[in-house]
Amino acid sequence: MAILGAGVMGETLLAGLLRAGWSADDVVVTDRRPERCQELVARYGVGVAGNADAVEGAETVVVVVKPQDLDDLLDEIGPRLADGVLLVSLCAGVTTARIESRVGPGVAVVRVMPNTPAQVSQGMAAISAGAHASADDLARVHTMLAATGRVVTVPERYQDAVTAISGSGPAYLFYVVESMIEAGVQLGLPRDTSTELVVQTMLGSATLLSQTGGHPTELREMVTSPGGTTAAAVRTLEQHGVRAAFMAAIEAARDRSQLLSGE
Ligand SMILES: NC(=O)C1=CN([C@@H]2O[C@H](COP(=O)(O)OP(=O)(O)OC[C@H]3O[C@@H](n4cnc5c(N)ncnc54)[C@H](OP(=O)(O)O)[C@@H]3O)[C@@H](O)[C@H]2O)C=CC1
Ligand SMILES: O=C(O)[C@@H]1CCC=N1
Repeated sequence: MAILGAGVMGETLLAGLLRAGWSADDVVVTDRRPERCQELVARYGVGVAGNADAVEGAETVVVVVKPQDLDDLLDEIGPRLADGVLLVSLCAGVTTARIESRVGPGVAVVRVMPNTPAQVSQGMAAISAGAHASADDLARVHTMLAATGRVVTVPERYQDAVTAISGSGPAYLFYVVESMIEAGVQLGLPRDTSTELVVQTMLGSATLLSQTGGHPTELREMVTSPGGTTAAAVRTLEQHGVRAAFMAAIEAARDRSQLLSGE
């Protein structure tokens, strides 16, 4: 496997594969900065190469560069991709059709939207097959991403919405965490105490949701005593339009993903 672009998400995928038992000998990574490549050699013992050499003989090529850098990369590697190669794109917004237009018809393309909790094997990835990808190709990508967390297969038309929800989603939750920590400090709590309270509350709430399968409204109602503190807080959130702000923010992310497709 060749992983082209070893930034945040490229390294996340690499580390997940190695944790899942892939051999470092079976993976080669590339990056624009040689010092970044050396960092990954030291950390994981993988091979590094230039893009052209890395795709030579690779069965699976994973592109993990910024969407704006993808066209240049495909121009470089496109002519070198042999028929039968599986090309996996983790790039937000970029459609399989756009990628297919830059590589040969014998190259199968699968689009993936991962997220950063993959760093702790708690990722959420959605995968979609391009025009020439078979069920077997999709299954290979499913297995690959399962090394980093959960995987769902979705029709490609959902990918912009997926990007806005689970791709960018960790950032919204960290934003909530930051806001709550600051509020705790504002109320006079020491910063480390506020941080511990908020992080464990986030983790506990996520675990409760996941383990009980309870509806979030029901779980929120369990916390909300009539005339109590939670009701006062939730009313204030509604008055400040927080629910509407989430809706608008997620629509903005979806729109941005559509724009990044460059089509
Ligand atoms: N971060 C996230 O949470 C998520 C990211 N993604 C997607 O993953 C992709 C990568 O994102 P992320 O890892 O955050 O970005 P990074 O900028 O951290 O990583 C991209 C890396 O690719 C390198 N690069 C750029 N062009 C080339 C090239 N031609 N050949 C080799 N390496 C190259 C960059 O080098 P340089 O630093 O010099 O630019 C950089 O190190 C994006 O398309 C993004 O949409 C998807 C889901 C979640
Ligand atoms: O912000 C971005 O564009 C990327 C895609 C999803 C998460 N990070």
